[in-house]
Amino acid sequence: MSADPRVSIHPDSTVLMAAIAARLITKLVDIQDKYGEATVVLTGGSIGIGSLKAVADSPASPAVDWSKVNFWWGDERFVAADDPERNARQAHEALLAHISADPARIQVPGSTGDFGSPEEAAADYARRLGEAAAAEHAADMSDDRPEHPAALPRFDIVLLGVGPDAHVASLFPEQAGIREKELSVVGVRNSPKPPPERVSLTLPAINTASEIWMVVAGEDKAGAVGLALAGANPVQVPAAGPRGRNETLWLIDENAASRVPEQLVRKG
Ligand SMILES: O=C1O[C@H](COP(=O)(O)O)[C@@H](O)[C@H](O)[C@H]1O
Repeated sequence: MSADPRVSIHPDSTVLMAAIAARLITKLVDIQDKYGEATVVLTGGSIGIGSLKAVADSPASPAVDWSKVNFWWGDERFVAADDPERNARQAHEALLAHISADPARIQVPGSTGDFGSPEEAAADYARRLGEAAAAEHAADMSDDRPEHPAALPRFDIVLLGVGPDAHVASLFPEQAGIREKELSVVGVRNSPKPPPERVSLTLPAINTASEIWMVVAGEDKAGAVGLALAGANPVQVPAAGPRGRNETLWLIDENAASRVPEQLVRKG
């Protein structure tokens, strides 16, 4: 099943990030109660990183067994591993440095120190995803979760920020990445937002997730959010493309919601 989007609007970005953190903690506890471990795909960007900080600051954070959470990234900037632009470095500073995560469960796309091109880093990331998928199959988790594609592990939750140009992960309007149908990971060049070289999950890979949470705040994102929720073509509006198998949830603030189609706004 591919879910129609639901929209949840919060008064401002601070409340939004606290609400995302509370929702994420609750969801991870729930998944761990059922299956022992949980897998989350992180995003960069203002709200993505701010929400991770809100998780770290939450008194409920220790309710999650962080040593049994698998972390992947929806995209990464292809720069040096210690570059402040790295999504993983920002996530580390915001959350991972403050919890007892298992380093073996933290899977970051490669950097310029490890690989000569974003394509090589993408191939390596795809290989690791494939290995994690194979290990899941071999372990025969025998739970009630639906089958997932052989090349990818189960993604319980994928978090995605949205740029003012409606990009998600590092899939930009009209570029090759958003058109990719076969690969699970692509190397990105000529990103209109610096840095120009990146590594990104593709839309087909993102859409294997059980739940996708679009996390967005700010007036500058209102046009992108409105077009995405009005059902634009993902090639022009990548944010229109993500669909979780069980849930597609837009967690946004009032500024980002000003152009959301009327029928999608729940009246209080
Ligand atoms: O470059 C990126 O930008 C987007 C959105 O970032 P924001 O600061 O405008 O919220 C982010 O989702 C993506 O992961 C990141 O690499």
